[in-house]
Amino acid sequence: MSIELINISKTYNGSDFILSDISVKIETGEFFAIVGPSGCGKSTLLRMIAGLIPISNGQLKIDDNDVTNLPPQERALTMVFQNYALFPFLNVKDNVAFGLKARKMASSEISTRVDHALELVNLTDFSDRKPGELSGGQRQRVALARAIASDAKICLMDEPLSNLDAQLRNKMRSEIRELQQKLGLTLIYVTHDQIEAMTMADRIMVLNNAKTQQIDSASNIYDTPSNTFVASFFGTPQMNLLALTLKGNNEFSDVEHSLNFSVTNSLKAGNYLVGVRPNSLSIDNNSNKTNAVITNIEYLGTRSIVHAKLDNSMEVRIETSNTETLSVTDRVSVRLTGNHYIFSADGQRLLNTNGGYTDGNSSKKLQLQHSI
Ligand SMILES: Nc1ncnc2c1ncn2[C@@H]1O[C@H](COP(=O)(O)OP(=O)(O)OP(=O)(O)O)[C@@H](O)[C@H]1O
Repeated sequence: MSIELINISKTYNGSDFILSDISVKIETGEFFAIVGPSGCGKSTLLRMIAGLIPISNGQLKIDDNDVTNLPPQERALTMVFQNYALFPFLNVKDNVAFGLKARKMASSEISTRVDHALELVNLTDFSDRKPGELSGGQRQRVALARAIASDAKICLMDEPLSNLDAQLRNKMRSEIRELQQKLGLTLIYVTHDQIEAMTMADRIMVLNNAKTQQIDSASNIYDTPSNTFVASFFGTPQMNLLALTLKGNNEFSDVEHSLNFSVTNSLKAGNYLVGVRPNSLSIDNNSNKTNAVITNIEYLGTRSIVHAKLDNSMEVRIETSNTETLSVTDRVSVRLTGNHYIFSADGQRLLNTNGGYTDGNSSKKLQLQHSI
């Protein structure tokens, strides 16, 4: 079943919009993640889709039918909450059966569905236990089993893994993804964790400041972020954003002590933000043309994140597999070796390049000077 959000907004007092003009069509069988920082309105959006809170403006369609004003039970969807919402006094089996009993389903049908759902999440042997006798991951699976037993084709999940430790979260990520594919569910998954969204979802909606920032696949969001918010939110370690002033008539050249930037299109003189991912920079402590000093090294086993201060005072993070020969206070040469992105001063992406500037006729150079 598909879900379509058409210009949906939410306000609690009629003026301050918590969400503004959100539109997207989520296709049947799609795993769709909603991502953004705390308080950006992810849960509010999910709850409006579920019918738990009213939509202030706009329209919601499920399979092309307008459900904007329908109560939750008439929307043919199920929801898994962050706290699992299990009844502590009911055993696993009865927790899973609860919603089905409320729907006055025949007991033989309930039994078949509950057994099937518990089998799918590997909890058959735990069906007589109470939630208090289960681990966090097992409780999470009970909540999943309840969603599966309902047989709804749409499942909404609100940060379902945030109470689990890192290892279990990893495991549950792939279990949820497998189940979603096996059952052909249309799944909307709210998380503030960019890695969770990137590893699980077919498409991701990035929310910030009440607005959609980008809707795209994980790889497009990473490779072509629409603005500096998306660029900084996705990718670990974070993208370096350098405030630069472009001067001259399409002149582009190295500025002494800076990185070597080049662009493929001409840009007007003015202020820009240049984005460089830490793995697009190289670091060398054997060069006699140094331009930076190492201020900190985060050792991560097979790689290190090196923090360096360029001679123009800008600070950059560099990802390197050189984990042995570098030390804090070393003078080094930092060079651009991969893609970079050019954003307007207000953060919208203008260009991303892999080097080689041309203005169409010649290989004139653009002069970049640092604004700070
Ligand atoms: N009943 C309400 N009245 C007024 N404001 C509300 C109400 N409920 C939520 N808000 C506000 O709406 C905004 C969005 O809240 P929401 O819970 O959707 O954010 P979120 O992105 O899910 O955050 P988190 O990741 O922290 O759970 C917040 O600023 C919150 O304070």
